[in-house]
Amino acid sequence: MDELIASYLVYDEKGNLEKKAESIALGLTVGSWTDLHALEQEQLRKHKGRVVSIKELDPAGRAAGKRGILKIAYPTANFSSDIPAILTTVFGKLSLDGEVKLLDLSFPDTLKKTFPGAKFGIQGIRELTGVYDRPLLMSIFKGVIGRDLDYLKDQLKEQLLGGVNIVKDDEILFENESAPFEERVTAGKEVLKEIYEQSGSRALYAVNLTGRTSELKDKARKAADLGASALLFNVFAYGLDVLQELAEDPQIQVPLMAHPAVSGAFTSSETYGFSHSLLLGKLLRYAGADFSLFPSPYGSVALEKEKALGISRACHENDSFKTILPVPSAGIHPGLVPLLYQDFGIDSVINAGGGVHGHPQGAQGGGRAFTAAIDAVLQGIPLSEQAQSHEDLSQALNLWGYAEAAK
Ligand SMILES: CSCCC(=O)C(=O)COP(=O)(O)O
Ligand SMILES: [Mg+2]
Repeated sequence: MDELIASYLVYDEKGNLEKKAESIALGLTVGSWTDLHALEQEQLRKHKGRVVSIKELDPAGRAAGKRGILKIAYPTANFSSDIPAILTTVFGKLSLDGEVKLLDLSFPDTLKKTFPGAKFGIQGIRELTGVYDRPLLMSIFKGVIGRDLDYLKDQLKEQLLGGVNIVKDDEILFENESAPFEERVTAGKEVLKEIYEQSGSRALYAVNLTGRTSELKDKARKAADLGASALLFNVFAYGLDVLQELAEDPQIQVPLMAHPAVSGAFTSSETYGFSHSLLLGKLLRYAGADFSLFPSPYGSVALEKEKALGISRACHENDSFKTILPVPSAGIHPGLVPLLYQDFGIDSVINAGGGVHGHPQGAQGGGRAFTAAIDAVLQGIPLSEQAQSHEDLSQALNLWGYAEAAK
């Protein structure tokens, strides 16, 4: 019988982890507050959860109670093969029942096979952009709410001329009259073509797929027909199953970029919710994202380094699905490139909004400063040395400072 194994960090104030584990295994499967007839109990036995292991941790300074990691196996026969059923089984009412954090899920192959995984993944994105052997550079439209298409086109052009490989809408740019979704797709495609003809660089523009859930597939299909090169998606405002629906659709042959908006409400607590690596790494990758954005350990919305690295490892896990691009973001500027490269490696995306647009030479200068910083780290040259022959980088470092990677 196949089982899905869930790992939880729990705190039991009565100090009885064995009882806690057994009550989860029973309560999320066949358990009831009342005693069942013996015959029914027999029938339900094959559906009962199983305690796999209990590891006691140090109680983290609490006077009473015990903390531990519990692994519980759930028969896959209990649920249908979809994320809503899986999450409701392993973390449904349990998520409301005291201090419990879902750390990880280990899927049997039979269940894993039911997910789509990414259509493009790292290799596919490298083929689309023609960028190999270096981290990709992404920038974000900024200050475009209420602006018309001409303004957006100019801003897109400026960013691309600076040498960025991918431009994304800001996640807060929704459907609007001055720059409607479909027109952004068409205008973006024209600009990308123009830049390609000028420079030979093949860039992507991730347009923000927004609106009611029932409209999304049609909008995404239309965008693909119109030549969209990528879609940004606020997956946690909708749900992972919506991402999966988009990823599975054969008419949506476009990379999907998962934005972490809203996910902090599910991940930020040390004792409740989901682990970062599970939600922003493993589940996004299984459900079909090609990129996972998350706060880097360094910028304006910093995430603890071990958590950011956990997401990145989950994006890069080598299994039956394609690996996807980790995108450590928020408050990124050229002076952080050595640290980002050291932590996230070559198969990652360096992503900046303010760090591109706020450059004294505008978005072009910002893009060039990032490109020079990436070149430097790839060649093992300190930024301070690279800045001597790259004025844009020098200006960026003067403005925002820099950090060299540890030797
Ligand atoms: C919290 S990760 C998402 C990054 C993002 O969407 C963003 O707008 C970052 O902009 P910044 O100016 O901080 O680079
Ligand atoms: Mg943003």
